[in-house]
Amino acid sequence: MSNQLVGSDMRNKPFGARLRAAMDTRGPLCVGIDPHQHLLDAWGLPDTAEGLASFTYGVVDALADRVAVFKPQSAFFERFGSAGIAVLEQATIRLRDAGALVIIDAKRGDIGSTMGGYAAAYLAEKGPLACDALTVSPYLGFGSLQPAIDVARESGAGLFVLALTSNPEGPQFQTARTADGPTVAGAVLDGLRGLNADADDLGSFGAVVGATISSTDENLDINGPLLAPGLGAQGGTAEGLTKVFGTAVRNVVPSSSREILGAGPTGLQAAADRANDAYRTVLGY
Ligand SMILES: O=C(O)c1cc(=O)[nH]c(=O)n1[C@@H]1O[C@H](COP(=O)(O)O)[C@@H](O)[C@H]1O
Repeated sequence: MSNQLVGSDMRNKPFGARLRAAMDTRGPLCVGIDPHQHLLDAWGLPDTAEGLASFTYGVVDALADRVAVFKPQSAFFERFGSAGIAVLEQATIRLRDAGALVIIDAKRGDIGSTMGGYAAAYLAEKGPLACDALTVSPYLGFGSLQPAIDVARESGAGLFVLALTSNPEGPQFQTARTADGPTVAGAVLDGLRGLNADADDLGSFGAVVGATISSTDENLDINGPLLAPGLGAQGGTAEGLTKVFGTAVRNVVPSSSREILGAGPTGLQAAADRANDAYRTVLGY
């Protein structure tokens, strides 16, 4: 498969444009890299930084040139301290060199001045963990994300802001009403719509909306990408995406981790191709 998706000619385009081009070429699937301990076991690997490296580079070698987007879960790399973070850094570089986009799933969120530190690590062009997009948490206030928004705009990176998450506890906060009237999730989606207002096709500021939520009254038309985790292991299905996302379904980035990784080192390519075909059909690629 070709490597031209986000080569040097595309690195200077904003994340939203690169994402659309990558999904058009390779299909919409995002493979989550979540090296759970039970998966290391199932792959016959030790629960050590070396096992983590073998697992992660196995995924990279098998899929980097055929899948558009990867989402390494920082927690499973942090579990091994600096040795684990080094694997995350290396994997991110290798995936991007192979033309894939990398969303680091670290769900960062803090007061504005601290947010600037995270932005320098993950979103600045020359940051040590420079990636294409970062998941962030808006629960210190949407405005607290401003330093990350500023750095992302400057470097051409993107953000995915938690809106309607896939876990059953999410609605307790996310569907609560703010003093101004909209729900917390609705206020996040409004903020994102504002950030993407000037983008041509797909803006760079996305929302996280779980594939498990079954349906929502919120307006998901944010002119930006909608990261949909919760597929496979958490019960979300390709067919269910139309019901959750309605007319915004073409902007969905369907993300699956355990469902693909559980296929084992020799089954990864077939599992990813199968999932990609199913999402292509449903999302209209
Ligand atoms: O931001 C995320 O990616 C995320 C948001 C959400 O609402 N639900 C959710 O499951 N995730 C992440 O997506 C991945 C789901 O993994 P699987 O259930 O194995 O596909 C994990 O890394 C979660 O942390």
